[in-house]
Amino acid sequence: MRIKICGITQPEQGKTIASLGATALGFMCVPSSPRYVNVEQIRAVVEQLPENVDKIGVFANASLEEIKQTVLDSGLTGAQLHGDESPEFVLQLREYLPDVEILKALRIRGTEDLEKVSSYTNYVDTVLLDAYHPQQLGGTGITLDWAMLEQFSPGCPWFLAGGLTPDNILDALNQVHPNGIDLSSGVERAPGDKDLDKVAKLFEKLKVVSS
Ligand SMILES: O=C(O)c1ccccc1NCC(=O)[C@H](O)[C@H](O)COP(=O)(O)O
Repeated sequence: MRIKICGITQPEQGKTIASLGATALGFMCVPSSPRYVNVEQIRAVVEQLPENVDKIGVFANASLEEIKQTVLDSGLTGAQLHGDESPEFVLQLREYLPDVEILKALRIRGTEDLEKVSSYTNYVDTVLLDAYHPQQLGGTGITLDWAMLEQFSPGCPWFLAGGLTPDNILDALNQVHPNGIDLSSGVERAPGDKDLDKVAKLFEKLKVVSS
């Protein structure tokens, strides 16, 4: 299972989290995020990471040009679209960045939002389901209704996000069967400052899943 820790801002924390077992790290390229990092800050972390760790930039309603430039200048291997990007936009981004993983995040309020997923599955590499909040795009700490996702199987790889913590991760994975998980505020001391003890606890808990 892929394990993505999002909202990395500090090179040493990124390096440690990768060494603890994260398969992907996420970088907030959304200027309004309290976890925002610019190209130089992302590059400083990326340079410390092993090649086999995915480096995902998180964007929301950014232009094709901005995403392309940020990805190429920072050494990112993936772009996560966390705004209102359409399937057509995803297709255009694919032409701009053919070798980069494209993830589409969808914020889920109820079953009607799950129906939107199928319009993206032919265009993206991965879908990410996150919680809905009226004012915040992500990093909310709100959990999804896992019961609603028990049978969810979109036809492409998918990540579960939204309010996951070391304390609830096993309950979530008992109910839901994603290809990956994504955590941010559940392993933080403050926005952008990861709590390495919580990250270590997460990987300790996950040992029972992978064994
Ligand atoms: O985390 C943010 O600050 C953020 C801001 C704007 C758009 C997306 C954002 N985060 C996206 C993520 O992938 C988070 O990891 C995801 O929302 C889960 O967050 P959390 O509920 O805190 O685990």
